[in-house]
Amino acid sequence: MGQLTLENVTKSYGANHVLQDITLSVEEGEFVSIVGPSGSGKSTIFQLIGGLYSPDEGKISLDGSVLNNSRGHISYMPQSPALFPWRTVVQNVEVSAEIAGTKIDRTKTLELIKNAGLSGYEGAYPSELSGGMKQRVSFIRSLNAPQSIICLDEPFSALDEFTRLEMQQWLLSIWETNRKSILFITHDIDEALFLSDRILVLSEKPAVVKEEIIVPFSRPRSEELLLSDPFLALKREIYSLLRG
Ligand SMILES: Nc1ncnc2c1ncn2[C@@H]1O[C@H](COP(=O)(O)OP(=O)(O)OP(=O)(O)O)[C@@H](O)[C@H]1O
Repeated sequence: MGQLTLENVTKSYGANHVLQDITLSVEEGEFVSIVGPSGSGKSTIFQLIGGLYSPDEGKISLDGSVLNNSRGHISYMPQSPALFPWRTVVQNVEVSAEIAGTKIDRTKTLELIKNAGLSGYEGAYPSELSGGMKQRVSFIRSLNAPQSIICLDEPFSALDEFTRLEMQQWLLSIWETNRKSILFITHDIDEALFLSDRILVLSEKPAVVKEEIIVPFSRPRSEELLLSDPFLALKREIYSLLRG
């Protein structure tokens, strides 16, 4: 479960033509990133997948069922961690199951918290956590949600460079043991290349999928990859696609 497809999706806000004929897919357990110029409509794609708006044309499906304009089918992790300040770490991680009315599995919650390196913080409140720790809680909340696909909208952009790299490595290690499908938005080409199986490069608005890049690097991936020649060659290719 967790196969998402967009077929010929077009969207305008009034006269503002944002997306033109977007066709993409995320296969079960796959990690796909979207990169594109600022304002090209990346977040709009998430808003359509999340059912906040309806596409003007085209079809969005999850596991074969059409999603157009229907909510609650995806797990969404925003740029800021958006934790409930009055709830503890355990209570924040369990909130998505509570909202969906599915059974809460405390053993699984505690296991996720432990694997996230947050043992000892189960009863802590968000105000007692660092920025990186809050993002970990936010991500394991998404992993703990009953939905089979997670959409992440630039989740690490507010973190400093060192914490960001640490979080990317952490995200990969935890995702490799909990392989949910992921659709990830980022401005950062290094981040997209380091994390993804495939990268979709969007054009300027009205956005089309300009290129699909299959990322050939084997997993698990380590920091050294970031300075390797094949990595830098692909980075140059994506950079020139975005520039041109
Ligand atoms: N709810 C909305 N109502 C009207 N216009 C919107 C709405 N959301 C986005 N837009 C417009 O759609 C266009 C694309 O915005 P969107 O936020 O999807 O782009 P983006 O690629 O995510 O941008 P960025 O990289 O800067 O975050 C912009 O022109 C924006 O003003």
